[in-house]
Amino acid sequence: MTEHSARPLRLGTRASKLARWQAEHIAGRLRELGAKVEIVLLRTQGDAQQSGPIAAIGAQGVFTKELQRALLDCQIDLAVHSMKDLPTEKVDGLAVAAVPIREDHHDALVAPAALAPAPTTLADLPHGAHVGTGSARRRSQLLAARPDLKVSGIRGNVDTRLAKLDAGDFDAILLAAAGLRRLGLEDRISQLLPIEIMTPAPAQGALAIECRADDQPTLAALRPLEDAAARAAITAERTALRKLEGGCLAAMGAHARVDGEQLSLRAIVLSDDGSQHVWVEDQAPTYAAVDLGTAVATRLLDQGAAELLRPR
Ligand SMILES: NCc1[nH]cc(CCC(=O)O)c1CC(=O)O
Repeated sequence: MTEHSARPLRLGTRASKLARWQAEHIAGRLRELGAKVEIVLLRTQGDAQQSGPIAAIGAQGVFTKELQRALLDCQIDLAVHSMKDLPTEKVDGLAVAAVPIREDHHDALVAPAALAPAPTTLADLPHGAHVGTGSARRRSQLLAARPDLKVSGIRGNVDTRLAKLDAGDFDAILLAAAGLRRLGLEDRISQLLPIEIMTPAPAQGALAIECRADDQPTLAALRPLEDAAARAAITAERTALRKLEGGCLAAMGAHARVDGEQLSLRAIVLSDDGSQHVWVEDQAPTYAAVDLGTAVATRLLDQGAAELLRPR
């Protein structure tokens, strides 16, 4: 671990608070292992364009593309992504060198601060309550559980969304528990939604540490951060996503639970309004994560998932 003493590893990150927390977290772990790390702030298209629904920006990978370009241009040596924002399409010349231990995978129901500390659950929300989320996956599953709810879009980083909630724009919003925990905002979680009601996005709560595929010193420095269980789970989830070709904007959820050497994958695809859905759950050994993801996606397609995925 001392080969890097001459030159620090340049770790690229977006400027959002969550991205910077994630970058500092990984930099800290690498420094504990003896590496020198320098943080490089980069601006991405997803950050620059904070108004309008994210679907309107169009392309996948709005949060990750610029960091990948900086890697390929050798401006930085590694990038830390929220893996759920990383398109499943492989990028030539780059590798996900490490998948660290995963944070909480749940989606969280968040109520306005004025209502704290009384915890609000999905079942507690009054008839016709107004819930904010920009995600088709969250919207469809919310409506499947509570067709009476009024669901509308919300954008911006975690702080911006919480401010809109607290200003009275919504009765509740949904956020990834992982982001709230990382930002020290876990006291804002009113309810962790069970995965049977709200199956998370593929790889939610997981980080991807990416570097150039031929950069041996950086690959070696990142190796100790790898968590085999997290890698197996996200591999199964992302294989299913890729096979469904739903992309990050589809009403699709997937979650793999790791139990020793055993992997259990649950995946769901819903219609836009939540009135129709198909779901599948299956098991396999952790070494067969790719096969499990493929098998689950195939069964979803056999049950009509393709007709539910919105063409884009
Ligand atoms: N696309 C936004 C995004 N990307 C990653 C996270 C949270 C952290 C994670 O899921 O790993 C969030 C915010 C959210 O969904 O609430």
